[in-house]
Amino acid sequence: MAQGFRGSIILSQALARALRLNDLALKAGAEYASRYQSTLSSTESHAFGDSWTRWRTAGAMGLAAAGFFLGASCAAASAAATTPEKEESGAQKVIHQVVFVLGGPGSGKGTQCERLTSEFKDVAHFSAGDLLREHVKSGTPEGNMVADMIKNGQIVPAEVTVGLLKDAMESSGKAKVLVDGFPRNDSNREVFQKVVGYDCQLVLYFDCPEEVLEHRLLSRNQGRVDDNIETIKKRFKVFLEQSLPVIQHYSALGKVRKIDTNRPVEDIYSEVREYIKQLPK
Ligand SMILES: Nc1ncnc2c1ncn2[C@@H]1O[C@H](COP(=O)(O)OP(=O)(O)O)[C@@H](O)[C@H]1O
Ligand SMILES: O=c1ccn([C@@H]2O[C@H](COP(=O)(O)OP(=O)(O)O)[C@@H](O)[C@H]2O)c(=O)[nH]1
Repeated sequence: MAQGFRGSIILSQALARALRLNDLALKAGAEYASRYQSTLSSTESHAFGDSWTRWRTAGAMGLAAAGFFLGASCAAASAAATTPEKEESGAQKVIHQVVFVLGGPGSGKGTQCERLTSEFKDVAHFSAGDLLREHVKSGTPEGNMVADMIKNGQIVPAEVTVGLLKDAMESSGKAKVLVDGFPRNDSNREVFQKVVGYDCQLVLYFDCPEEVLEHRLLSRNQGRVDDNIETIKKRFKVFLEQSLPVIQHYSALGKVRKIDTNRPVEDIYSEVREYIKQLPK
């Protein structure tokens, strides 16, 4: 279903391009015919006899030219379905296949994404949380605001996170991108779509009971300022109130694959990798 949706976007883009180019091709053909006709009229065209013959010949030449341009435009359109597009500004606009990896804190998003990137070389992994923690190191007022929000388990304004994700995706050089821990609310989702210009292809939803998550977070041992019981409770609340609606939104679009992550890492991975394998090449 998700593939069908993305496939239809790519096809419609290719079709639009083909129609634009076909229009050009037909115009080129007509122009060629008219030019050929005037050339024939303006020279002594003994070889072509009367004006009807001239028009027929010019028409045939015009059709041949249109056919040539049409063929070229179809080839260009099919290439457009698989290669980056040039933006009006001349910059390359690369359309990634984006997979949002969502689930409660500690559900195993980072663990599974790391495994995926070591197996699939055309897949990049960006953790929104990691990008934000890196941003904190900038020491800027915005970085300090992000630090406070993470400490309190709050969701950072979408514009900040989307800016970081967009830069990371554009410099990744990979066709497929796992976006881990984002979008966390409806605003995140809407701003991503607006700024990046397209939506995700698929959502992997890692489902795990709260008591299991709590235990994992308290023994994560990565020195994170938010892995303490007080902030963990706030993060659970934010997840239920703000992040679950995002999953419901994509579920209604048929894009969600729900995975039970209260299992050994290997068992989860064997399921998760199948979804990534199924993404179009
Ligand atoms: N299936 C699993 N079973 C037990 N522990 C796990 C499992 N997956 C991840 N963990 C551990 O739980 C903690 C949280 O996992 P992590 O991948 O960081 O979650 P998230 O990125 O969703 O917050 C880590 O210490 C990780 O090693
Ligand atoms: O898109 C995002 C991702 C993360 N965060 C913040 O970063 C924290 C840690 O998120 P991460 O995904 O790293 O960890 P998780 O909560 O899944 O363990 C969150 O509680 C938020 O405060 C955010 O605001 N927006």
